[in-house]
Amino acid sequence: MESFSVGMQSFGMTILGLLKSEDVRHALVVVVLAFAASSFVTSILRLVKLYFYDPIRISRIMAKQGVRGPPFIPIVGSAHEIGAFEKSFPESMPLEEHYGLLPTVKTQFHLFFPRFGQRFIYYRGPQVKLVSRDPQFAKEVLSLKYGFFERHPDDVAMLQNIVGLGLDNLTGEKWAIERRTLNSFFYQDVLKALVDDMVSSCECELQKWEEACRLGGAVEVSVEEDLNTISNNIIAHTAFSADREKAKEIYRTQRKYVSLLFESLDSGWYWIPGFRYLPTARNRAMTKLRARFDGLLHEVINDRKKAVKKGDSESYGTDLLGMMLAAASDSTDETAPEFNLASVFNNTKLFFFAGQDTVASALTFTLLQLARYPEWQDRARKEVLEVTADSDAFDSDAISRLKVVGMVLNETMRVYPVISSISKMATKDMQIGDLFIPKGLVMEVPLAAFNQDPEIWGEDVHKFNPERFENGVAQACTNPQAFMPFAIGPKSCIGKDFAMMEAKIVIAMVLRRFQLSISPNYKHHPCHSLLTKPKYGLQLIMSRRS
Ligand code: HEM
Repeated sequence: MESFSVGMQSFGMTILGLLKSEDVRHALVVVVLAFAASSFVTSILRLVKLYFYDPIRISRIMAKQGVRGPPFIPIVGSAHEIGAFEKSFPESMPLEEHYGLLPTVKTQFHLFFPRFGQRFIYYRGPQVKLVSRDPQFAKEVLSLKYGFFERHPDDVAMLQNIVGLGLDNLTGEKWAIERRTLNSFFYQDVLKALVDDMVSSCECELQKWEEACRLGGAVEVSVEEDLNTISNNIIAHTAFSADREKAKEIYRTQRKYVSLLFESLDSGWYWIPGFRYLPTARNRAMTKLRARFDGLLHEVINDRKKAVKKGDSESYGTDLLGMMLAAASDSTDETAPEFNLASVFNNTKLFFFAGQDTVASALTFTLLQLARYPEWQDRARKEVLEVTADSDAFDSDAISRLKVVGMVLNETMRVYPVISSISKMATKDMQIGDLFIPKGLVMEVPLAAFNQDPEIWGEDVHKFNPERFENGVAQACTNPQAFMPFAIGPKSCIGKDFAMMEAKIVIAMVLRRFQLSISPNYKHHPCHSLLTKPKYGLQLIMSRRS
């Protein structure tokens, strides 16, 4: 042992001696410079491959199979043409053209289907995207029969700051473990127990509207903001038992982040390699917002853990957060396969977004349609009054009997799908139907385009007609699988029943109390901001029902 340490000492002395020699120092500088140069060259080659070689290679493979698209413009892709077209739209579009959702929400479908036929490719940054009008093709992709699809790394990076690396961004074994763990919160008997909490979480905002009506008769209300607050209250309360003010701040911070992200995407700068890491004013603001957002979520989780540690609480509780903490191991390793504390954080982040903005979007457009079509407003209200007798004391049985409300919701999600497309990247070469799909090609499933297809919905496709859902989705169209507001397949929405229950409760509570019509100040301009949103909010005239 002694001889070993003497040996090590003499080795150290030799190295020190060498470092003092001028020649060796020069040699070291040369090695470091060579290493830096080779890393630089490797990075450049990687960028060239990502932004030039791969898109050109993939588009050639698709062109050989007769699938064409707009010209390839490196880095910005098709953003310029799409952006220019979007900007040509007036602030306020005619309401009669409610079916004209595609031009502003999915401009690429509106522009390229007529130009290139039933399927086309276009470019988004380094991604080559294939859009096919064939619902069977969509089914193959979403059913993940081949297990060969996942989100493009760029999309994961973009969404990670908003929804974390939770269920939505996972695949494979880790996804399966997390999905199994989270599923238990969405069992029917658990959901049934949430009805009262959903009602009380909605009550507060509706009282605000009632107060305004009491003072002013018929009043204008900016409904979108308040619906966001309602769904924020509901997810924060039912899933996290979170403090209302904290939940509001989480929502505000997240929303501001999304709006800056979309500014960056729309400007085209986002796609310039490395740009998102530069300390520009916008990037710094986004980093700050993300840190605040993450900090607030950690507070929600830590408060619960502390309460149990201090003995204030015997268990973590029965809400979603409680269930997750009870199931989690202590590890914080995001890459570990098991459900752990990193999974708790990531899924808390995911559910605050997925459980809130989605339902708020569906509710906003449903109230728009009810205000626009008084006959459906009356019919839905009549049903609500029959089913709920004369109080807001709903139970899950009453909610399941709200058939007309369900039809109106479905038809609204057809016309204004909350999620207008779903993108999945092929991780291997494969064959789907007659098409060879090269690794790296991104399939964009055009939900919004399916919903506007006369071959699927018939000649009245552009009419708002909830009647078509009278006998369920199967009878509403020629290909029921083409209607997938919550997606299909293993990665379809885990919160579908939660969302439908919440939406029905809120609509029933609104219809019981208020008469709705559209304000002359409303500017109709549906847009895409991760989800489908009214660009300038939704202003309705509300009056208290006598
Ligand atoms: C009207 C409301 C909603 C709509 C239209 C909707 C739609 C969707 C769609 C289309 C997907 C698939 C996305 C993709 O594959 O890229 C999805 C996934 C998901 N949704 Fe929803 N959603 C809604 C409400 C909710 C609610 C209320 C929750 C939670 C409380 C929720 C949680 C999730 C989660 C966790 C996933 C990822 C599932 C997985 O990857 O296994 N969603 N949703």
